[in-house]
Amino acid sequence: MPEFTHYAPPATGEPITLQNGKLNVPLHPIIPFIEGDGTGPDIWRASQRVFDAAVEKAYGGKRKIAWYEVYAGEKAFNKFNEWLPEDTLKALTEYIVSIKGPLTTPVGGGIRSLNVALRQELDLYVCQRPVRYFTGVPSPVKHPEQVDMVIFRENSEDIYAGVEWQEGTPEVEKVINFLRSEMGVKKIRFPETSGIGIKPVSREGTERLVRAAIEYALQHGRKSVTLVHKGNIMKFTEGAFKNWGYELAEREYSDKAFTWAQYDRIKAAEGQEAADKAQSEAQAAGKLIVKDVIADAFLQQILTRPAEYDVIATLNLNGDYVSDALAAQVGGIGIAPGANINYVTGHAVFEATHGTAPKYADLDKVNPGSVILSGVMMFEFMGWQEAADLITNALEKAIEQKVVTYDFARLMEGATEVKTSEFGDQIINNM
Ligand SMILES: NC(=O)C1=CN([C@@H]2O[C@H](COP(=O)(O)OP(=O)(O)OC[C@H]3O[C@@H](n4cnc5c(N)ncnc54)[C@H](OP(=O)(O)O)[C@@H]3O)[C@@H](O)[C@H]2O)C=CC1
Ligand SMILES: O=C(O)CCC(=O)C(=O)O
Ligand SMILES: [Mg+2]
Repeated sequence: MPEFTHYAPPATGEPITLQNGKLNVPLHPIIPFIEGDGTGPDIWRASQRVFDAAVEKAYGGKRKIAWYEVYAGEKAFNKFNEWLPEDTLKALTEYIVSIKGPLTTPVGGGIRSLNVALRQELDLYVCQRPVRYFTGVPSPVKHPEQVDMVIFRENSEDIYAGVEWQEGTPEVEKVINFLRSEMGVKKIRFPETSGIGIKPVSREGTERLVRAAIEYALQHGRKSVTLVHKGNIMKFTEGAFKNWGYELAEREYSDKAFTWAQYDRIKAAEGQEAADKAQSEAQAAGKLIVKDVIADAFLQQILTRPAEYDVIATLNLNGDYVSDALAAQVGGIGIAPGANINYVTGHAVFEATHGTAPKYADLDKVNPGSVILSGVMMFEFMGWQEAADLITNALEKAIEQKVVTYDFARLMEGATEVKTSEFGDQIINNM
């Protein structure tokens, strides 16, 4: 076990371990949590009570989580003068499965995202965000029930990785000079006053993300995986993502998947009828369809034809935008869960899609649903399905009862608006 400097794990409880690629979850697993900034503390308090109640109800005391508070963000800075203490990284590494509230990232300067740093440090290369409709949730679209997608967002590269230089610095001047004098770049419109960002996208990074999406789709009987990219414009990054994704699907899943790249090749060689026939036969044989769409068209099609999309594999920044857009269709980011996962090492940090919503901090007001449903994903990941189901059903029932937080109440007729903590109580009472 690593040495911890500021905060040690609880004395009771055992670590989750990984054996032959499978998680070994003890009866009393130590699970580190980060409360989060802004609305994080309110949300975490309600969520933790819901998790403990579900585990108690499901297993009658046989199983129990040994929670281990670890620090990041403002709480860490105030206590230890560090934004992301080494103890936290050690704990998340050692105990494999953890959960966190949102952490603030300042805009245009200041510290870089701690959320991104955690994903990079633990190499959590998949950001997995399921988006489904809960009956009764107010939605801005006519058929929210048609939205049932799982986003696999690449989580370690892209413009999101934070490789950039600020306008006016000697560093940016050096980069711009290099690009212009050694690389023949003529397209920087205002070279004297530009900041520069770099967009690394690799074959390996793409393959591991697309593999995770395909594996998930096959295991869960999903119909398609769609590669979402802007490869017409960013040819060697987003375009390569599409090509590498198709190549991987054809190389590793030739007996289980049929790709639109195959379709296009058959069409070019034998005509459209033959290509349509090949795709129909693949579908009839239960094969997964791997297709692609350009990101801007995708954003309009998820509104007009959501039923055509199922599992989504996309790059980091697209995935960030798509996550919030899809969440809005099924009632907003108050109930949008997620997980950052390395499917090879088993490490997973569960977290909501939303941020710290600072204007609501400490008002006991916002919806804790996203962190609660992230906990459901965590229990499923641990194999504690009974606890997961208890929470999902109880949350569905609270919505049915129209006992909801402000975000739903303002759009629902006849709703009773409750506080964050009271919504947690309602879920517990419904178990
Ligand atoms: N993984 C993470 O930790 C993330 C961190 N962030 C960080 O959070 C900070 C704030 O970001 P911001 O862009 O304002 O985005 P937020 O997601 O924090 O908030 C945007 C809006 O979403 C709604 N919202 C957010 N959380 C909830 C909730 N729990 N229940 C109901 N509604 C909710 C509110 O809408 P309304 O105003 O309509 O009520 C809110 O004003 C930034 O520093 C950002 O970097 C952002 C995303 C993820
Ligand atoms: O790290 C942040 O502050 C924002 C991250 C974010 O928006 C996301 O992961 O969806
Ligand atoms: Mg986001």
